Amino acid sequence: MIRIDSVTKRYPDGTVAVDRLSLEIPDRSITVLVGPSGCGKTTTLRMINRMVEPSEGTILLDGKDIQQQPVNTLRRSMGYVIQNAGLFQHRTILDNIATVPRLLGWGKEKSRARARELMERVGLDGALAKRYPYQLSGGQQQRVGVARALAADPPVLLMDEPFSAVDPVVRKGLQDELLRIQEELGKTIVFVTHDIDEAVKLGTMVAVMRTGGRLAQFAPPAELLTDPADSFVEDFLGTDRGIRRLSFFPSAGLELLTAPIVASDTTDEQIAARDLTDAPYLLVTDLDGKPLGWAERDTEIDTARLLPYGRPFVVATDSLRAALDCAVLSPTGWAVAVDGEGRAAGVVSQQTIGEAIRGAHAKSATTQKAAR
Ligand SMILES: Nc1ncnc2c1ncn2[C@@H]1O[C@H](COP(=O)(O)OP(=O)(O)OP(=O)(O)O)[C@@H](O)[C@H]1O
Repeated sequence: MIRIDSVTKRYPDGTVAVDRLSLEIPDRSITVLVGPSGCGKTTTLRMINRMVEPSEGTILLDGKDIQQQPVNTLRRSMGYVIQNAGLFQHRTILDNIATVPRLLGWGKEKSRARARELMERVGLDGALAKRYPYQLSGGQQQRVGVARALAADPPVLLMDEPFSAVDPVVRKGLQDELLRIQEELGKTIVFVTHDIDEAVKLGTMVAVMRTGGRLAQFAPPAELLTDPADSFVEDFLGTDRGIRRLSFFPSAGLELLTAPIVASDTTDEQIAARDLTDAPYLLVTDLDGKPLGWAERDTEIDTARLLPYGRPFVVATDSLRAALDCAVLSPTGWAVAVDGEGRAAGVVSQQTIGEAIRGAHAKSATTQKAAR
């Protein structure tokens, strides 16, 4: 939908902020521009809505050169969200969100109704509608910024470090919310960040830029983590990229053992009848199947003296990274898998997870080879 074709931006003082950048930004997905400070991310984003004009090259929106379109029409098709939200301080939350619909002549009531609908969509309590921005937390203000950008339902959303100014917990909430909204609305989002973890979490495609405004690599996050184009990208991804890559492999294929799961009312005879050769520990659950803790095999089960089972992983939704983390943190070295209701679904050892990781790597290498 958006095609950046050999674009260069030279500022009047001679700074080359972006150097012959070419990118095809796919429709209805999140493309993240990431890179160190000053590598030209913001300049690139602002060239898409013509807040900055390129010195050379062209940008096409739906196949049409944006230079040939009136700036106002272009910007109406693009919501824009910035760090610290940039809200109008003298307007209420509702009127902030209703700004663009009002400009488009929707009428007061219709615009406000739309604003109320959007508050709900971005997870803001309707009771905040009459407040002013200074009466909201940073995270809430950012949500207002997203709601305002979405108000006129533009197909494109440009987001410039929108979540950088909030603490990590709020930030995670905003990221999750963005992914949820994106699943519902399917916008074409271009998202700027300097945080590689945010890029990997949010991006369908990630463009890593290097100082001097050049593209270092453009790839889906899993491919970036597996196959960094050069040492710059590798360094930028950080030391634990192998572990982070495991987030892209589901835990669902893990071979889980169920024999070591015993409810607190299971009799010794019932336990003796099970095949527990591979399991040095038993996972004791309550009568509803929820884990209570570990007991050593061949000892009497005393629910008051169990080893803690740690944090379990949800087998339907969690990744191999989550499963590995559970096993590493578990005092027994075994991870507990639970279903959506928190009932024990099985247990798995570090060794089995290790084998699954090797299998997943081998499979992904074959798939990538075939795709080339
Ligand atoms: N108006 C301007 N005039 C001259 N140079 C500029 C101007 N705006 C940006 N630059 C320079 O262009 C380069 C790229 O800036 P840009 O803001 O696009 O980078 P960025 O990757 O978004 O950085 P950050 O992560 O720090 O926000 C920098 O060297 C910056 O100093």
